[in-house]
Amino acid sequence: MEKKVAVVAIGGNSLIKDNAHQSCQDQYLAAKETAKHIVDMIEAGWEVVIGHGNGPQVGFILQKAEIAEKQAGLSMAPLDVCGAQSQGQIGYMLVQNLQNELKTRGINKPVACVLEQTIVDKNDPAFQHPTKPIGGFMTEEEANIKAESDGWTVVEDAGRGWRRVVASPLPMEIVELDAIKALIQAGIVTISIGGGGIPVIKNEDGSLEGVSAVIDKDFGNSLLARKINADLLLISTAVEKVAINYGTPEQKWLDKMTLDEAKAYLKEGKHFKSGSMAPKIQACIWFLEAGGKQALITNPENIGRALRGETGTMITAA
Ligand SMILES: Nc1ncnc2c1ncn2[C@@H]1O[C@H](COP(=O)(O)OP(=O)(O)O)[C@@H](O)[C@H]1O
Ligand SMILES: NC(=O)OP(=O)(O)O
Repeated sequence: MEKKVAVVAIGGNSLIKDNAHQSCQDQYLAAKETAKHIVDMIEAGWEVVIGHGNGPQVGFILQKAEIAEKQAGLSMAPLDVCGAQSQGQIGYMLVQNLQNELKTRGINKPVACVLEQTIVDKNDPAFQHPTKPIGGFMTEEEANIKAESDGWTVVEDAGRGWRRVVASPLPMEIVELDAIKALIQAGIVTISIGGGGIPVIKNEDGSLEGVSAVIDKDFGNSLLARKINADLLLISTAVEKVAINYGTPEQKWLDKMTLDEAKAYLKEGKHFKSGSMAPKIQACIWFLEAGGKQALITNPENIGRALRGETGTMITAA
């Protein structure tokens, strides 16, 4: 029997839980916890392709590079290179934890991480309007100081504090798609589309060139799920379910939504916060519109229960 393929997108904020858990050790432990839930899926018979966010991590890598340039005169790492570094660091933690967990359970399955580039349009209007939150959370006062002293663009992020924002163009093509498909075909647990992919543009002569941006990982993983005709797009984030009227007295947690309902709620604009839940719902909508059957949103610890229909929010084509 053909195995079912799931694209699992893990939130960057679920790998760095809060401002108090930013150390490598903390990130490693979060990756370890997530790896257990993914191996549960593998044990349940899923072929899994894992994508991950990098918002907090890429912001810290960029800030370190800026400080190193300012204080020690070291050469600056541009944002695409910071994105590549984040794929390496998060990919390493996921690969090793998945390998350890598979071994503990006696499952003989290889794991590989693909350094992946995603092509964006150099004329994407997003380059003029930064929207992607990166790095840690700040108070409004701290954010204003950073804006003033270091030229950061800062915004309030979904009621959770202030963050630096950078350009986030839409993903158009996955450069390493054939390699990813070959790994899935070979039954290898694959990690790719880290941080939505390293953003690159295609020049007129066909050459690729990195650009300063951070792609939305839910959009990038939705694109992969469409390209490989995945059976499931699973978005693993910090909440067990999606709510309508989120953060209001009328808040209602949803067990399921149809594609049409998801589109209607998104259009209303008041249910899903931009920069957090709204892009996840949009990513699911694009997957289902392209023929995908089901998209699931839940938190890492409830992945198993959600796949059995006991929790999470399942979005289906009809
Ligand atoms: N309608 C909603 N239902 C549930 N959570 C929502 C909703 N709108 C906004 N959120 C917030 O979105 C967060 C998930 O987005 P985010 O932290 O950006 O994700 P990621 O896991 O990709 O880093 C949730 O933890 C919650 O605080
Ligand atoms: N690149 C990206 O979307 O990262 P987060 O999920 O961490 O925001």
